[in-house]
Amino acid sequence: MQLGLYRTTLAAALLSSVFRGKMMNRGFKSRADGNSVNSKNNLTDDERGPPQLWSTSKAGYEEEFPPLSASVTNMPKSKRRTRIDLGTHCEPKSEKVVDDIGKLQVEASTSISHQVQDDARLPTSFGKKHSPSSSRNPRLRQTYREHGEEKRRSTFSQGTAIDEPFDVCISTSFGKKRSPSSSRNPRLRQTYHEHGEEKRRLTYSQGTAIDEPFDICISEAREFNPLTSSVNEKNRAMWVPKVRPAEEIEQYKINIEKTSNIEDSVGQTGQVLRPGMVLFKNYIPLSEQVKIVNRCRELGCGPGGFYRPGYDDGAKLRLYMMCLGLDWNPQTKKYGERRHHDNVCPPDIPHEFTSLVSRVLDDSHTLIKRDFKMENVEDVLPAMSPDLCIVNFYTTNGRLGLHQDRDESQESIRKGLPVVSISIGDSAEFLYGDQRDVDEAKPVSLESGDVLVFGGDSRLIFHGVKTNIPSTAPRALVEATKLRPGRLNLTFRKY
Ligand SMILES: O=C(O)CCC(=O)C(=O)O
Ligand SMILES: [Fe+2]
Repeated sequence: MQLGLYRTTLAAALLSSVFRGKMMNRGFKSRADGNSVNSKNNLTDDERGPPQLWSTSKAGYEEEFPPLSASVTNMPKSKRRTRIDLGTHCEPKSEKVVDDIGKLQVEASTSISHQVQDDARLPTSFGKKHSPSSSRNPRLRQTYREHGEEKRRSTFSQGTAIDEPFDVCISTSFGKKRSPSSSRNPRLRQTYHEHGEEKRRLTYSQGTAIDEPFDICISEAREFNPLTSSVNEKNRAMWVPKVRPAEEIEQYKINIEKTSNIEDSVGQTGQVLRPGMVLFKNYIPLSEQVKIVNRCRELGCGPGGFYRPGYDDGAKLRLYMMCLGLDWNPQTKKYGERRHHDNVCPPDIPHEFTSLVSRVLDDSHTLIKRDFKMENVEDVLPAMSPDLCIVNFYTTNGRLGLHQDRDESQESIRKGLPVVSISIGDSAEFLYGDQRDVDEAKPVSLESGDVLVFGGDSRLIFHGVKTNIPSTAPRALVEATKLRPGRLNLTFRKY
């Protein structure tokens, strides 16, 4: 009996020690996991190593991670995104636009099932504005999901449509793939936040994953210093010296001087490519290009600034985008007053941009009148006063497939109200044609300071950017602005 009791006690002690050991292992393991999650967030760019690429499910897109911009952290706090920024009201747009957009959204939400067949990328939130609370409240989100189709449900279960798609370009995990499970698992996400700054936590609480906007310029702090730079940084710095030779800059200056006689300069720099389509070479003086870059940088680093649009399946556009005036959502292809992913209103179009557009259109009319001896030039190219602008920044391997700009109002398209496109920075090979056919499309080089207008009968031409030509930005522009290697393009339109 005693022996039996002794055996039982011994067995219990043994079992308990094994069990304790297991528990300790588990405890240790969970601490180790926690550390590994947190320590990654504390790494510098160099420690993380070169940016990682990962494949996306959509062919033709490729991930690219430019360097984390130290300049963002160097920027005055007032220019950075804050909770207050995110919660601001939009200035009311003209009543008509608001009204049209409202209708558009109703249409969009009622036609969702057809649209889903057309485009498998559309999220459940297609065409609807999320109330910020519904996007933050998991219960409401689920209710929303319960009404979706299975396919859309699975899209949501990837944690994308509301929470995730845009974080990789600018977050603390910049240049590094965040484990999908950590971004989907609320607990891990919270662990991540607990180690972030207050600002980042606030940004997340808005239901987005965007920490900071993308800076199109490289700050002084990132300039090449051979004594301290890593190989990565040296590579980046090498982009800057190989830019246009000084003679070309001189040519710019000569062209600027010639602008004293508008008709002459329009004749020299402008050509009508086809009815309603006008190209002006070297139209924008270098000093004005500098101002445009600086303005875009300033706006682009603030609320509603540059971000990298993505799709629910994880694919990303090969460019950074900022909208002015109205937001355009590349996924739903709709305009709205607030950005879908963070509920922020886009900044207004600066008035100096608007006056540049009206100068371009006046000069286009002068050119058409002169070349075609016509009186009513607006029949060929209607006048337009922009209420929105899409600003794209293409890094060196950026491009844009052939497409039509047809998401503006039916009235705008029907009247052929022109798109005015301004290029700054590296040159691009631009294609245009009547069909979505790269082989049939005509190429035209768009260089820094060039302006392209397409309206009237050319309003719905197919167009796209085949390639950027690296290191072709004017040296003086790069020196004055520290513009990153790449190309800035602004397209002004009327909704
Ligand atoms: O970058 C360009 O030149 C064209 C941009 C464009 O077509 C667009 O934003 O719709
Ligand atoms: Fe376009």
